[in-house]
Amino acid sequence: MNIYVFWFTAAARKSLINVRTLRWYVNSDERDGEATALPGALTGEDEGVEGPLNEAKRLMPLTGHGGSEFLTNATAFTDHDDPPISEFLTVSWRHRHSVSRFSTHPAFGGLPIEPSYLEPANARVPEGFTFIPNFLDTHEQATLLSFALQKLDDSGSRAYKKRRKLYASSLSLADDVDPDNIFLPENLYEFQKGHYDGVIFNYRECHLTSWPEHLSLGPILKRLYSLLPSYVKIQTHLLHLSSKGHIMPHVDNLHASGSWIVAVSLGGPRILRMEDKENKHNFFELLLAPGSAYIQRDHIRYSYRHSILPGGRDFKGKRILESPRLSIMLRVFTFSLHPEIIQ
Ligand SMILES: O=C(O)CCC(=O)C(=O)O
Ligand SMILES: [Fe+2]
Repeated sequence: MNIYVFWFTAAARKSLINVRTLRWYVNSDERDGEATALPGALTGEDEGVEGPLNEAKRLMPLTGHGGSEFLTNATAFTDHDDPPISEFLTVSWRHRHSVSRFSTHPAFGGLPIEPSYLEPANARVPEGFTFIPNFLDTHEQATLLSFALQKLDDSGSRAYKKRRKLYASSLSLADDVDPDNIFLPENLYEFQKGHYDGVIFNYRECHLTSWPEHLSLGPILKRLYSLLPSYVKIQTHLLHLSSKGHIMPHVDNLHASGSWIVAVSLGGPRILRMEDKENKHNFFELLLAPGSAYIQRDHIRYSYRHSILPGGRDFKGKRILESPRLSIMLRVFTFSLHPEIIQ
């Protein structure tokens, strides 16, 4: 029997701090289970809070289809953040038990996006989209970008490896190497003109099975992967867009990954455009500054097309130059999830 439990959303309620509505995704080969609040949690609807509990309380039954993933909600409250609310909730499946361990980054509470990053500034950003502008500081960005480029270089062709080696040996100590620009000249990278499905242009990419073990990288990766719930299996994808690179509007392949997509942006800034599939007037654009992270999950992952616009255009009157960008994409594996069941 497998149990996967992941994700919660935090929602502010009137009179309490740190009120969290938890949303569970459970994948089990059995049919029925239940969500339980542990002692210490407060439970109840918006107004009628009942806790704190002295003993465990069954919050709600969970019923689903054996062997498939489904979605349900359970709500619990605490008036403090330590330990986090996720410690107070469990989902049990028949006699088996699983305690949630979630990331508790404050941005998951649905913090509004700073208007300076958003166009139109008053755009309605649907629940399920999270933006964290300064997720990594410049030092962390430089570290992560160097290791990511190294991984891409390692997965590339021998001819280009040779070119880069020649270039490195031709650099003399007197040459000005710009420490802020970790990318090499673009003719040293083997960019693909177009993706096989016509979505991504002027790019190189690789799928990672592991990162190098390095003292400086460990803590950064820990934070990065904490953007996703700890119970899910994650795919890591590195995507390097050349300064001419861009991505056309699309929804990520439904068969290849599940209901979460996390992206961390490194290198040059670009504009992300999100557009409702059903209503193209429903859209927003976001300045993806280096070091920022964005998350698409649930409904928005399936019902909005996303694109990365080419450089060389303005955002709020400021020019976004054509410059190379590298994104680290983290996606959860799919559990043959059908989008219709996600509300
Ligand atoms: O680089 C990004 O932020 C998005 C990449 C993307 O949409 C994809 O790889 O499917
Ligand atoms: Fe995508």
